[in-house]
Amino acid sequence: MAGRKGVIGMLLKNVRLLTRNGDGKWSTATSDVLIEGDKIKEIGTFDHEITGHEVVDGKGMLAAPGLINGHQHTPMSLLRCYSDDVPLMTWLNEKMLPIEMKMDENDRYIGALLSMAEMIKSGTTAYADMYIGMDQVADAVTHSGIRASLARGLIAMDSNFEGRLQEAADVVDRYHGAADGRITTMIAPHSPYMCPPDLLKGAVSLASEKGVPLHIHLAETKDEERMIQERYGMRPVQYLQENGVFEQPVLLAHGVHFNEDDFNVLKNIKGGIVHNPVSNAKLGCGISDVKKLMELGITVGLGTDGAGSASTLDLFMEMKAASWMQKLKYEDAGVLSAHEVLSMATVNGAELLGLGGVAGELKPGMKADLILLNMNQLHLTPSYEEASLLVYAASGHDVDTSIINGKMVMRGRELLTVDEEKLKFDARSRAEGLLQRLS
Ligand SMILES: CSC[C@H]1O[C@@H](n2cnc3c(O)ncnc32)[C@H](O)[C@@H]1O
Ligand SMILES: [Zn+2]
Repeated sequence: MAGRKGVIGMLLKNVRLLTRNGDGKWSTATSDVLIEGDKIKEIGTFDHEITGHEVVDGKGMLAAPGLINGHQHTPMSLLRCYSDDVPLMTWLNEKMLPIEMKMDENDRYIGALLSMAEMIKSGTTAYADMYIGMDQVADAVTHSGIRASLARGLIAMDSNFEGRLQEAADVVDRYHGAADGRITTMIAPHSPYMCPPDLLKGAVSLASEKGVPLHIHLAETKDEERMIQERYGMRPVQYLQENGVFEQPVLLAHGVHFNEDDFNVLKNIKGGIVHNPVSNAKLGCGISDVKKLMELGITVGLGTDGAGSASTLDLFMEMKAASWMQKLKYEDAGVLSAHEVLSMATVNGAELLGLGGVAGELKPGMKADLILLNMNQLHLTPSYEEASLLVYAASGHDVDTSIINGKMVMRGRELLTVDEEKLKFDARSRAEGLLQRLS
């Protein structure tokens, strides 16, 4: 990833550049892109000689904004396909939490790096994380070159959570702005059912004190609805509202089970929802009403959730699932178009990660976070509408090159920051050790 001596930037020549128009639709035109430092300096056609830049031949390549994964638990790659085909509460309480108690720092680092390598290889350039052990996750972010918003996940069913809030505050103090500004932070109470009122209130005042957003699971299952009703006599949305969560900007993961009262609250929040269709489908949670959320003007981004539930971290898969599931829900092919889904995975995700106007689109002055897709392939031929090809026909395997913060992190599908063979070896041996410790 280190810059070559005398090279001050990069010049991408003759790419098909994917840009978002004023009407929210995406279109393409052939162009050159000049990158200097961590930013896009200029976009246009440069006939004059530009010296001091590494020239990248973009012929046959589509340059798109890097995709943004709005909800992740990166160390959970180590738990990919460890438990499937069971409902969420069984999966979480009987399978994930017990094995997570056995994970050590090295497991978390390798799991996080594995997730980041997979995300970069499939076109993700920024993501939001909620987990324990953010020191190891931050190390993996620094190493891999990805952009991230990190938060210590907070779980407590008793009043013994002061130490955890302190850890969450430490993550903000230690890492906000770290890794050349690639890391930002949030405060992450896990969910209504894992957080008693005092923990939620503590998280809200910490987020307000530090000036960072909240990140929380919400309305993922009917079980959650029932539990919050039994414990507090209200719905999950009302429970968060009563404890001040919507006073802060908030990233709400899932948002599957809402009624009209919930929608009326949500349309006024700062922040929005991250839709995780593959995880929701695999865990049998239900289908979020993305169409309605968007009609209400709520920002909806896209996420994978951890590999422990979704099994794959490819946002191209999520884009397909999001669009297909809404079309099926409404029995209407016109719902959630390719253009809208692309916006969810880019500009909307950027807004929810606090990167609005900074990433998620390719414009001069914005961060140079972009991907080049090899469009010269059978399954991407012919080309009437490139936005449709990206959403309905392409996969993460079509991403050839990834540039994050102005640095090349993948070229010709080879990761430049991570030794893939060593990482696979390390991940397999960590998983074996973890299983041994569990038995
Ligand atoms: C306290 S760290 C995060 C915690 O969240 C668990 N988790 C991962 N995915 C989900 C999900 O979809 N719903 C609820 N909880 C989830 C993970 O296993 C960690 O324990
Ligand atoms: Zn999650």
